[in-house]
Amino acid sequence: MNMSSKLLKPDSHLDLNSMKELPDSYAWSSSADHADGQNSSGSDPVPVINLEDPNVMMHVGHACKTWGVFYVMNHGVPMTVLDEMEASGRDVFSLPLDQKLRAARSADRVSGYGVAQISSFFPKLMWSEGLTIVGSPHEHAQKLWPQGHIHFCEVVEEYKKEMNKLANKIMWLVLGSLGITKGDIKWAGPTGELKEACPVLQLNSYPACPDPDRAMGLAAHTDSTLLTILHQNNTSGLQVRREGTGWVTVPPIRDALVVNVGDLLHILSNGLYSSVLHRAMVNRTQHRLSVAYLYGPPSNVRISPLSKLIDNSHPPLYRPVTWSEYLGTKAKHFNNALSFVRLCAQINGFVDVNDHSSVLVG
Ligand SMILES: O=C(O)CCC(=O)C(=O)O
Ligand SMILES: [Fe+2]
Repeated sequence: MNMSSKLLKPDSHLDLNSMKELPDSYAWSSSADHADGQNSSGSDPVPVINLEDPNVMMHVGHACKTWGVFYVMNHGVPMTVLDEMEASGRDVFSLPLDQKLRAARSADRVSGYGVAQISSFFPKLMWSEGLTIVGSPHEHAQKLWPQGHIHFCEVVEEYKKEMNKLANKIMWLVLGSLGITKGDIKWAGPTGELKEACPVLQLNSYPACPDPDRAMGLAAHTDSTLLTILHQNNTSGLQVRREGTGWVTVPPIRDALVVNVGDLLHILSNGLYSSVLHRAMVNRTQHRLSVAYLYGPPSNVRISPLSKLIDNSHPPLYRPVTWSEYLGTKAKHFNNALSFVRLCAQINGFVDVNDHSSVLVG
């Protein structure tokens, strides 16, 4: 996720559901890169991790190190909670455009309805719309449904509660795989629960597109989180960038959720676990929906490489940053943000091989 406060372009609120042709402002060049990943049958699949496996910690560590993304099965989130969230997302995006625009994100805010927040970094528009919910969904729901919105709010609150439990569980598996124990984490409570920042839910909608080969649902980016947990409907679209392979499709698996390593975990692990570059493609016939739970640390916590991972031969590669400081850097420098919090890697010779600052995107 990226937070930018630039003003939306004038034609950025077209009703994508009614378009019969791709407007020029949405036509990305159909480069080889664009087509790459549409058929990734030759590549290794993204790891699927059973959270009830006795060796789960080792598998999580391996997936973070080699992919930066993995599926989780037996995650404990009831299917009904996922299905209800998906149905509520569908309810939001199927409202008439003028009704959705009542909840439009204003120029200086992250929360609300609108185009992808990374749009300002690209000359072309993305074939998607989103609703970002920071904290309570109440304010947006009231604008979207002035007659009543209790059900939507209940569904969102329940979803956030379940996601928070799961994010805690996965975060401890990640930390455990790095040799980190409860006492090493400043923002862990007495029973080991991680205090979280204001939770952020990102609902994404990708309408069927008349010219999917030239369109882009969501351009390549890394998330500015510790972890992101993603639920997708039964339509493919998510792709991750893998060194040496290119774009690999991450198709939906009915009982699984997708977990991404974000930039703050990249920093916390001193680059051992790399944040994964990902994007969303669109298709001609199906409406795709995804719900991302963006998990980060409490706002007063400064994230820096864990001291247990630092010694004379492994100096810290990043300086401490809070989540909001990092979001500010991301809003200015987008996919180069990690290199702006990096400590003189080139001078002391310790280069983080997982840093994406040299990757060209879009
Ligand atoms: O829709 C997807 O699969 C990806 C969404 C995403 O990357 C995000 O919301 O940050
Ligand atoms: Fe993302």
